[in-house]
Amino acid sequence: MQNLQVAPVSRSRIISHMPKPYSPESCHQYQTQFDAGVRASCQQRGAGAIGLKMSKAVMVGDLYVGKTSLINRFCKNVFDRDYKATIGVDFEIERFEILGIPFNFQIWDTAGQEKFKCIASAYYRGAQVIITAFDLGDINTLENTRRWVQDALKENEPDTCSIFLVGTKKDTLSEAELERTEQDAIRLAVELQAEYWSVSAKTGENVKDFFFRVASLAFEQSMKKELEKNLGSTAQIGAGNFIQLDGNLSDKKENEPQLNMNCC
Ligand SMILES: Nc1nc2c(ncn2[C@@H]2O[C@H](COP(=O)(O)OP(=O)(O)OP(=O)(O)O)[C@@H](O)[C@H]2O)c(=O)[nH]1
Ligand SMILES: [Mg+2]
Repeated sequence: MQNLQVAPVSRSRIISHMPKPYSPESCHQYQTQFDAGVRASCQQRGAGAIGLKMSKAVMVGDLYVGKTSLINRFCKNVFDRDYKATIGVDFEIERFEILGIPFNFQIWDTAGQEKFKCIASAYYRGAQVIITAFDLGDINTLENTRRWVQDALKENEPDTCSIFLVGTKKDTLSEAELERTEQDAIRLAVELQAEYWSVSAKTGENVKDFFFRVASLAFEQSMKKELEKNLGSTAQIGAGNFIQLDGNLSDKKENEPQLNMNCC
């Protein structure tokens, strides 16, 4: 019988402490530690866990704001100056180990162009995280994040999604410009109950910190849900949104809706 082995998680994707938010004012819930119940549950399971958890994030926002560039900087450590519009959707899976538990984080990249919206919106469903991006140098794109968030929320059950508002292309602004825009962005983040970050895919500034924070909060959220389900006892390995380790990652699109290029 074939013995399928899963490669260990890269050392650069191991998280043992809750990453800090961008700033205390910029986050919906200020927390600098993992929930005590979650920590205890992870410790009990230890390295002998036979399953791994996963969560889904969708990245939305106007065309050209830099969604794909941000994902590519984090997942592949590359930056492309040339614009190649995303057609419909694309996605990456990042493998983390958080508090000793394997965690697969799906990051779905969607097209900002209006003509692809109906393709992309089919993939909003089942997201635990909505990341809405805007260009720090283009205030209209900040205004539009409201609508992007509403559209993504519509496809999900109430109170099941964490929201992140991320300003991109930080390298293109002076300190003074950044400060002005961030005041508006933080105001909107409070309104949307979102956590705010500003990043640069070009220089890489804050990119890793941002995704580590997003993945950690998503992991914590899904562990808490699991614990609530199993009230009074520890979370059950193999239940809920765990997936089996012997699955093949190349089958990753199997359960997602298929692209329909004729729908627009
Ligand atoms: N200076 C600078 N340029 C950036 C940055 N991020 C993205 N860009 C540029 O902005 C343009 C658009 O980036 P994309 O990542 O393709 O934008 P997108 O939001 O994915 O666009 P759609 O797929 O059409 O929705 C590209 O030319 C990038 O090189 C950044 O941090 N700094
Ligand atoms: Mg794109």
